[in-house]
Amino acid sequence: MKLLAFVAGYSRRILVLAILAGALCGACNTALLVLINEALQRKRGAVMWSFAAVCLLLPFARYHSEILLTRLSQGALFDLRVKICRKILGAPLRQIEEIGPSRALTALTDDVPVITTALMQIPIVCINLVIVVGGLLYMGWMSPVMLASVLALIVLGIVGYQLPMSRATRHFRRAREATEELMKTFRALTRGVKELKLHARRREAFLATSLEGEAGVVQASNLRGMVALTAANGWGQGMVFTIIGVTLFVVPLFQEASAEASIGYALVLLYLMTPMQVLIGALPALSRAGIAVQKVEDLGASLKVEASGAEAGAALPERWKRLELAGVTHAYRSEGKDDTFTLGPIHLSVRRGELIFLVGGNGSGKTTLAKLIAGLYAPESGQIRLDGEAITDRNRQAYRELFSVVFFDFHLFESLIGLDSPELTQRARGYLSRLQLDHKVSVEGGVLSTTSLSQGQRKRLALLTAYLEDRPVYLFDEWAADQDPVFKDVFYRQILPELRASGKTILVISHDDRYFGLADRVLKMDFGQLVGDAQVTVRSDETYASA
Ligand SMILES: Nc1ncnc2c1ncn2[C@@H]1O[C@H](COP(=O)(O)OP(=O)(O)OP(=O)(O)O)[C@@H](O)[C@H]1O
Repeated sequence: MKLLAFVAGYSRRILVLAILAGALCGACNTALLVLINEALQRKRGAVMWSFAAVCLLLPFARYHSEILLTRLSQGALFDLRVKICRKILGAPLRQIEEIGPSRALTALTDDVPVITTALMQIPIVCINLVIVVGGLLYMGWMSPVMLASVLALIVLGIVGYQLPMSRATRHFRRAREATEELMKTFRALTRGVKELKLHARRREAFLATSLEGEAGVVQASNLRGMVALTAANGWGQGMVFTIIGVTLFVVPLFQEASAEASIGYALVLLYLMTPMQVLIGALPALSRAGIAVQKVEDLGASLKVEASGAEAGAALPERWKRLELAGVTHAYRSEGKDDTFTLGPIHLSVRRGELIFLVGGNGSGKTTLAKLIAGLYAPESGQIRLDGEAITDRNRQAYRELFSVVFFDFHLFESLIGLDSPELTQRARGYLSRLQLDHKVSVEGGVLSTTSLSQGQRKRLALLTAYLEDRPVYLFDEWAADQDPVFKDVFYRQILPELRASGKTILVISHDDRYFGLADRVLKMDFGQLVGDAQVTVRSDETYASA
C-alpha cells in the first residue's frame, strides 16, 4: 500500500491514464477469454472477426498501459532521488551532523534500489491484476456460485498469507535497521583501510566483530524474512491450485454444470493460473519496497526544513561595515550523556577589512564559532547582526553568500561547479599558477584535470575555489596546517595580506603562533569562551599579544 500511495502521489494524470489503459487491456483479455470459450463451443465463424479485432487491440492497450505505468514508476523514482537529496541539503547542518551520513547513505544506496526493483514490477503486477480481475468477472458472469466459492478461497488465502507475511516484514525491517549499522562499518572500512592494513590483529578484530557481526545480523534477518516469505508464497501457490481443484471437483458436486460450462470454468482457471502465480511471485519485492518507502519517508519527515531565505528583501550589502555577535551561543548535546559542550555567550565585533586570527587549544570551539559566524549554525541564543540588521531565517542564506570558507574537512568538487563568470577558466589558470599548481592541474571548460593530489595540494585547490568565489569574507580553518614551510610562508606573508589589501575580511583559524603577529587582531578561545581579543599594533613575528 505504501508503494502504491508513493507511486500514485507522483502524477494523478498519468495514474488515471494508466488505469484507463489498464482497464482496456483487462477488458481485451476478458473478451479474448470469452471469445476463445465461444470458439471452443463451436461458434468459430461468429467470433472469428471479433477475435481478430481484440487481438489487434490487446497489444495496443497493453503497450500503452505498460508504458504509462513505467513512466509513472520511473518518474516517481526520479522524484524520490531528487527529493531526498534536496531534503538533506535543505536541512539544518547540525541536524545532518546528528543524523550522520550512514542513514542518508542507506536511504540512497539501499532503499532506492529496493524501491527501483519493485517499481520495475509494477507494470507486470498491474497488467496481471487486471487479467485476474477480468477473468474472475467473466467467471462470475458464467456462474455466481463459482465466483463466490473462488472469492471465499481467495479471502482464506489472503488471511493465511498474512501470518508468515507479517513475520517476514518484521525480519526485513530488522535487516534494514542493521543495514544502517553495516553502512557505518563500510565507511570505517574505506576510511580506515590504511590503519587496518597496518595492523593484522585490528583488521581481524574489525572483520570478525564489526563487519561479520553487522553483516551477520543483516544476513540472518534477511534469511528469516525470506524463509517466512517463501512459506507465504508456498501457501499462495497452494491456494491457486486449491482454487482450481475446488472449482473443478468440489463445486460441481453442489451445482450441476453442463459439459460446455465445465470447459469454460477450466479454461478461465487455466488462463488465470499464470497471472495469479506472477502476482504471488512479485509480493516479496513489493513487501520489501514498502519497508524501504517507509524508511525513506521517515528520513524525510525527520529532517527539518531550513527557511530558504530567498524572499525579496533578504539581500545584504556587500560593502557592510560591521559584523557583530551579540551573546551568541551553541551547544552540542549527546542524548543520554553528560558531556554537553557549550560555546558562548560570545560577544564580538568585526570591522570590514580586518585580518583576524582565531586561536586556542584543540576542542576550544574555534570551528564551532566559525560555523556560527558563517551562518551554518543558527545561534541558540543571542544574535548575529550585519550593520545592525539581525540575521534570521529570512536572510540567513543571503548572509552565507558573503563567505568563502575552506574548512579543515573541506570537500573538493571535480569541477568549478556553480561558478560561471565568462573569464572563469582564465582566472582559474592564473590562480593555479599563483598557487604553484599549474604543473599538476589544468582547467578546461570549468573542469579540473585532476583532484588526485597530496593533501596540501588539494587544500590549495580548495583555496582556488575560494579565490574564484570572490566573496567579501574569507574563512580559513587551519588551512596552512598541511602546507610545506615555504608555501606556509607564502600564505601568511603574501596571500593573506593581498586579500586584505583587496578589501576582504579574513578570519584565519590557526595554530601557527609564529605568524600571529601578522594579524590585525588575535581572538583566543578556551573551553567555548572567547578569553582574549588582542589588537596587534606592530606586525612582526615577535609581537603576538597573548590574551
Ligand atoms: N559534530 C559535533 N558533534 C558533537 N560535538 C562536537 C561536534 N563538533 C565539535 N564538538 C564538540 O565541540 C568541541 C569544540 O569543537 P571544535 O571543533 O569547535 O574545536 P576546535 O577549537 O576547532 O578544535 P581543533 O583545534 O581540534 O580543530 C569539541 O570539544 C567537541 O566536544
